[in-house]
Amino acid sequence: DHAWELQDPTVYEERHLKYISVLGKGNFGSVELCRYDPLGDNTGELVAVKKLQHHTVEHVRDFQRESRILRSLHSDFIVKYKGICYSAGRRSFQLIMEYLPNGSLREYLPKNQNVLGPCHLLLYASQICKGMLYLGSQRYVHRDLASRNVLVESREHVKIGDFGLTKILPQDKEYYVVREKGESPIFWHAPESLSDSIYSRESDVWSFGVLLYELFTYSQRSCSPPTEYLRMMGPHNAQQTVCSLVEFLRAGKRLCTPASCPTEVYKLMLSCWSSLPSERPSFKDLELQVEQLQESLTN
Ligand SMILES: COc1ccc(-c2cccc3nc(Nc4ccc(N5CCN(C)CC5)cc4)nn23)cc1
Repeated sequence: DHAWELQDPTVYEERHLKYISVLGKGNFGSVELCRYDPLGDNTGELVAVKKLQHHTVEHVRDFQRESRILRSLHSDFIVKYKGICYSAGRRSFQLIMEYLPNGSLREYLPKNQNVLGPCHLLLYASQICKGMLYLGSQRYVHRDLASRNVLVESREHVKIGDFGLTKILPQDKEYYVVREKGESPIFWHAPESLSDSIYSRESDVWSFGVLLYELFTYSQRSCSPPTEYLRMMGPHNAQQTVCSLVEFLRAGKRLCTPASCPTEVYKLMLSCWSSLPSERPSFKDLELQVEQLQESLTN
């Protein structure tokens, strides 16, 4: 079967995978830039390689699930799966993906603030909606939608780029209750996720609202969601941040509108932050409303 595997273009050989640099560190793994160079003449293609760091049995199982999910996704707005590389002898493997040279939206926005107007920001919002609409149609809940997990193909094209926390909805339920909390990014989470660990396509919509906020603040650290929430919540016991945040949200308080953000866009964010999941727009609604805003801003 070794010969068969060598014919399979989705099986990469570790000996041809040349390490270049670290692209980022995720929840339990890291993503590296490598060149897959079987000819050994540096003409091979650049790839993004996700690997587990200190892998426990659970982490390997979660990583296998993540790889299976990514392999099953086919959308222009989701990073492309290329294959896997079995590490020689070791229990784990590496996930090979297409490499997007412009990095994450979180780094790209502040660096390109002066050349990105509202029409570009709404184009990114529209593309993320399309990716999330597709993801939801496959019964996946992302659980970690944020500008750090959106990758930039070009100034006109972004893709959802990390599925480390993605879960598959069970057949009989439209929501998922997670047991392990992990270091979840609480300032992107919906109230029901914070208080009851309930995740759904509606909680992904809440996170999309926070991502809209990140887009229109150009992901500047000075007014990032964590910075702003902590400023508005005021001094509190560090162990009680989640409770203080739930209290803050339950009182109907929300992130303020970003500077020079169109009123219509802030209204869209607020609709994503409805307390009741059922009152939040769907990604289909959002795709249509973002496209209407794009037209109104260009005409
Ligand atoms: C959580 O961290 C990551 C890091 C990379 C990826 C990933 C997955 C699948 C494809 C892919 N392409 C790129 N490109 C990329 C390019 C540049 C950078 N730099 C990060 C460090 N900066 C100082 C320079 C740009 C990061 C990622 N990253 N990337 C996903 C999550």
